[in-house]
Amino acid sequence: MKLTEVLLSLTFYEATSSIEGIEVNNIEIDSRNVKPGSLFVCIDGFTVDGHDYVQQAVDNGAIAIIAEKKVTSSVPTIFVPNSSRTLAMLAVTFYNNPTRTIPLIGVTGTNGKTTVTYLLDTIFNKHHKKTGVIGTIQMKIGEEIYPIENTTPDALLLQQSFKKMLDQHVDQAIMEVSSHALDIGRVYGCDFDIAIFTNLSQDHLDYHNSIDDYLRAKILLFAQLGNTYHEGTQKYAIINEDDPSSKLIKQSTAQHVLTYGYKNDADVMATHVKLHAEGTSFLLWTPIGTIDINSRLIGMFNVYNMLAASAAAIASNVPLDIIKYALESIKGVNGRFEPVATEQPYAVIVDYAHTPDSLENVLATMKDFAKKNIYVVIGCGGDRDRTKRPLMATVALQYADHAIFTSDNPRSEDPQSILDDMITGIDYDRRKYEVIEDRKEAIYKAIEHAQADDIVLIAGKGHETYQQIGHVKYDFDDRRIAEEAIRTKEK
Ligand SMILES: CC(=O)N[C@H]1[C@@H](OP(=O)(O)OP(=O)(O)OC[C@H]2O[C@@H](n3ccc(=O)[nH]c3=O)[C@H](O)[C@@H]2O)O[C@H](CO)[C@@H](O)[C@@H]1O[C@H](C)C(=O)N[C@@H](C)C(=O)N[C@H](CCC(=O)O)C(=O)O
Ligand SMILES: Nc1ncnc2c1ncn2[C@@H]1O[C@H](COP(=O)(O)OP(=O)(O)OP(=O)(O)O)[C@@H](O)[C@H]1O
Ligand SMILES: N[C@H](CCC[C@H](N)C(=O)O)C(=O)O
Ligand SMILES: [Mg+2]
Repeated sequence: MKLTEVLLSLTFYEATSSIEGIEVNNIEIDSRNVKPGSLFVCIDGFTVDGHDYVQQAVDNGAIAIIAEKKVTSSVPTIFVPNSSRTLAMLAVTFYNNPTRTIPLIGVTGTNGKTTVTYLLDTIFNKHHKKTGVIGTIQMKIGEEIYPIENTTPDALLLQQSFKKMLDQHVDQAIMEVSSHALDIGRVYGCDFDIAIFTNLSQDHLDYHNSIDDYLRAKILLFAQLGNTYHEGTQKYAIINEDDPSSKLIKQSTAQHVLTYGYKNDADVMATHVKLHAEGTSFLLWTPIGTIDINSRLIGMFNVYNMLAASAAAIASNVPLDIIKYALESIKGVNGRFEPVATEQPYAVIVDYAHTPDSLENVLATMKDFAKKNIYVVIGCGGDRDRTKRPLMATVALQYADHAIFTSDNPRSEDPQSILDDMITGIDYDRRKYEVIEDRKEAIYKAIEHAQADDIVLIAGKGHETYQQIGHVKYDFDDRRIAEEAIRTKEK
């Protein structure tokens, strides 16, 4: 594509020399990936400044540079007010605005995003629609899996991915939208048709200045729900009526609102909820009818996830019997409330709870069904919200009979100081918890403790298959370690 065409969506920019006739083969934001014919966009990051890599980009063959700060180079430089926003617009233009064609659902909220996207994935598949899913676990197009680094990728990878979905005839795209992504502008330029809000509780206060700032970032998704529409469909904000933040979120969209809830009156509701150790049943009330659901998903929080997914499916014209069939066919979501082995006389569950609220939800659910003791293995991630650490430790001690505090992904932090943050100031009998820095040892210890009818919850890492210590990601899978520990104990 001609550079002048790539820049068409920009209202103003200033080029240092003529850009007529320049052909762009691809856009890059990492100088190390630049090839002959690349347009290099300089992003001032959290770690380094892309503007410092212009020479490397030129050496690798960049034909032009996009910058928001002064740089010098031997190829034309185009100065713009904001490189990140510009990147999103250029990527949308370069990949021919794929989300104008593919219907797109975005899911935001502190907890439940991944779960809701996979519920929707199953619902649309059962409705014979080919799906593309982007989120924490991976990117999936049809049956093809692509590993990704972020829950919501940068604007470039995102638009490339949507283009790939379009080329592979995807009927429905579904993505998690993190607060970081909204704040940085990774989803700027995405044409969402449906935006879902799950809930808001404390997380990411390392990044956002306050919970209000965190909420403001989430709100951007609903403010972004635009006025364009796919023929025959309308845009919808799907909102959890039982969450206190919903009022503000409802006020932040100009589009239709479809609410869901259990406690408060909503458009999509659950009544007659029965929670049991093997699953959940409830009556699903919707504007298109009422139907009973018997799901294998456990816990009230999953009723909310099913309501959110059902509301979005209804807004996408999926019939109620397909929704029921899909919800009832789902056995679980990778690394969420996932049982490990099953022959042993005690239960071992791996879960991705890594916020105070999600940990409380999972432990409260377990407490409802526990016949004997609950053991929990939990740590907190390094380089992440420090203020959630003592809250998570407190929740663990409130609900479990015994806690083992250990490492999650320490990243660049000292694991022992993360553990100190967790336990400093907590007011519990020292005999109720142990501190074992090594996660494998901690898992072995919890399983050693477990007797018949006990439950061991291994929380925080769910589907993750690595543990990041410093800058190195070591192979580590809670489920495999737990299996090993059970085998060692039971042989
Ligand atoms: C804090 C944050 O969001 N960081 C993201 C950011 O990295 P960064 O700002 O540190 O990038 P940087 O290393 O400073 O580089 C700046 C620029 O220079 C370029 N560069 C760099 C080196 C070089 O040699 N040449 C070069 O051109 C880089 O390509 C980049 O364009 O941009 C990267 C590329 O898009 C992201 O992968 C990275 O996410 C990191 C891995 C991360 O951990 N992010 C977390 C906080 C995050 O975003 N989490 C959310 C929510 C999670 C959830 O709750 O589900 C998510 O959506 O994942
Ligand atoms: N609706 C919910 N409300 C509260 N907790 C939930 C909810 N759904 C799931 N959880 C808990 O939160 C954990 C994470 O769920 P999930 O991965 O679906 O959330 P997420 O929003 O995608 O998280 P992340 O921010 O890491 O991407 C689950 O393992 C479960 O313990
Ligand atoms: N997407 C979340 C995941 C946290 C998972 C937990 N295992 C950790 O590493 O803190 C984050 O980056 O904050
Ligand atoms: Mg997620």
